Amino acid sequence: MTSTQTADRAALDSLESRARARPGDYGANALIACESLVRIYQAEGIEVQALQGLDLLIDPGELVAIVGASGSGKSTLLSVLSGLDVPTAGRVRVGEWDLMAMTARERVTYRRTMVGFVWQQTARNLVPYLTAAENIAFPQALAGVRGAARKRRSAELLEALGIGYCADRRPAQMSGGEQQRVAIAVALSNSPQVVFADEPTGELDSASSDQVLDALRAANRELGATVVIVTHDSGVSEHVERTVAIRDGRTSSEVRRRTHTDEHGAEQVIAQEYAMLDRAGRVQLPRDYREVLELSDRVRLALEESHIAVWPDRPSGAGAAGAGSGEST
Ligand SMILES: Nc1ncnc2c1ncn2[C@@H]1O[C@H](COP(=O)(O)OP(=O)(O)OP(=O)(O)O)[C@@H](O)[C@H]1O
Repeated sequence: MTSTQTADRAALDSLESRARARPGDYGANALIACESLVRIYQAEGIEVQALQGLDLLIDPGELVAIVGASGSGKSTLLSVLSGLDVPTAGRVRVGEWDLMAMTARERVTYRRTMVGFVWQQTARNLVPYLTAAENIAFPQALAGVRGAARKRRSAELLEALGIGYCADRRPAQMSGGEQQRVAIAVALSNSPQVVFADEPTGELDSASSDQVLDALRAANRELGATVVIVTHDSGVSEHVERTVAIRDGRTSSEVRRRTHTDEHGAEQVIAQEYAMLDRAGRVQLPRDYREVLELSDRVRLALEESHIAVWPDRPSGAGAAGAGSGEST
């Protein structure tokens, strides 16, 4: 082992022991709880840390977008949450399922009953020679649902997602947006608690994207599924209440949107950006804030009555530091 590898191993061990030493109450009420998640890939002797201690909590009933640049770790996180991949270290739980400790058989049951998937490539979601209704009935048949109940569920889902008219069409007879909406119905067919959608609008024009995002919202609000959309398209944020940004394999910030109705009845969407505070108390300051105030290396902190002030580390008088700048006496 080289010294770098030894140091990495030590860092990994410390992350893992930290995750394991913590009391089991982290995110106890969350449906999805990721804690200090690490995923290291080894490819031809080169080590890539795709997830670097990622913490994430998602509550039951949420509709969340996870956004990040290419290579930030989104697909890796999705592979872990969907039970396709096992992280190198950390903890990950979805409902009652401990994804670090599942057997191969449990993994199959988890994927069949607990979660549903919508992939970017429309062709990956649907069987080409089956109609939309048959595609939705197929996973139900695998789960042992009887014929009449299957038909009823398929028709209900198609109606709920606004594509009842596609019931007897095969994928090649539908637009990309219609195929993705059928894919959402397929994902929902066995009433999973969570639907994961990986770049579901990646191959679509903006009108079709809006319809697919509306269908995911219907899956969430009307059909009660918790929905997690993974995307590099920041436009998706406008369709969800919570957007979590991933950077360098960690959650870095999040935006929450809510609709405020003023005294005249006019509705206004208010978006508030938050930095993530991890379990060790670390906060990542947004890059634009750092650049405006030229923050680097070191900052001074001051505990105020209702907030913490962060000051550039410049000599007194040279920066914004004033009363309460955190200088010790
Ligand atoms: N199987 C693998 N073997 C080696 N490295 C991998 C593997 N899968 C992903 N990586 C690396 O891990 C990092 C995170 O990749 P990941 O695919 O999770 O990012 P992403 O945010 O989903 O990117 P994109 O939006 O381009 O799909 C990248 O540096 C990637 O090259």
